[in-house]
Amino acid sequence: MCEVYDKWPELARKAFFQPTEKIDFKDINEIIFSGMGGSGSIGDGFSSIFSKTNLNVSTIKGFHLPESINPKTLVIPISVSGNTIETHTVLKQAKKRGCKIIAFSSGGKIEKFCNNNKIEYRQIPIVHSPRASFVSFFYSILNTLEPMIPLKQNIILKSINDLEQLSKNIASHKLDKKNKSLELAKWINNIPIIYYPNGFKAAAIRFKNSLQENAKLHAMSEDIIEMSHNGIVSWEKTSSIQPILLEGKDDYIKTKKLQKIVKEYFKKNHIQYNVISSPTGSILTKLVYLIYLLDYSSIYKAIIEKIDPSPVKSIEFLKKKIN
Ligand SMILES: O=P(O)(O)OC[C@H]1O[C@@H](O)[C@@H](O)[C@@H](O)[C@@H]1O
Repeated sequence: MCEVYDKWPELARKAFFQPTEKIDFKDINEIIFSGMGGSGSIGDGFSSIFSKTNLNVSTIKGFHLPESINPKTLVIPISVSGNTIETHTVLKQAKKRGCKIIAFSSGGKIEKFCNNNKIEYRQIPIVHSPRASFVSFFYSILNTLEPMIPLKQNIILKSINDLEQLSKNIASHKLDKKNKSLELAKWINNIPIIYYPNGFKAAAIRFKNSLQENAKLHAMSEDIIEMSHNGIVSWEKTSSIQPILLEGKDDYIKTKKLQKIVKEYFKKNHIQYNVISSPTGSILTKLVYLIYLLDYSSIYKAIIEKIDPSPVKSIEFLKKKIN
């Protein structure tokens, strides 16, 4: 799996410059992404990017579209395999309800349904597995939807350059003390809980999923602002759970204050925590930086534990039963 991750910056660049028919949907008031697991993280990432526009943007991870959808809703189903039952079901509902649609997959039932129903569709090749295909899918979708994306092209290119720079520190040919992903993987020796600020939900949930699928480890994630109203109380009891705080150098001032207080609280109560900071820059740079660093960490954690990160036998068991 490391070989694919070592190529992420290259795959991102290739996906963004791949010739594609770009699209600009007019007269829409809402965008709903639909996808599970890694494809759901793509939706979460786009939700953060679009949060700076006047569109309502959300991600559905499940079978149901909300009742409020209408022909001005743009539904974007994403499934790397193209066969995930939840995403396929949402696509069928969106068609029935007369929504605008563009779907992305490597083929499968989603491609077939779109072709049979003349629905806008783009095929993107799978790279290793749905979760390892993240960067190819993310930048291919950015490429296709570029006219609608509230980011200038130079900002998108900067995020790819930043991935290249990060790769020099965390890739698998550089397993020394400066490798931030490896150091985090070595630090994790119990169940981690990932606390995230506004905008970083995609990175936190993605890290939780990657630890679960790659390292076969229980993991949790929680919004730090919400945690300050409930989750913080659970630390009154001794626990072996390990807090990891995701932070951005330009987080909202009140969030920064809260992060500082939470860290003080942990120190006072002798709770060991870890902080992973994103660089300054666009929300795109911040998210892909964190996802790259943290995905590697989940793979290194698997390798440290002598676990093969690739197979996900339990998911296959469930899929066979539900499909
Ligand atoms: O992107 P698709 O193929 O719909 O998969 C969505 C998710 O399905 C799960 O069962 C796993 O395989 C995840 O790694 C994957 O991200």
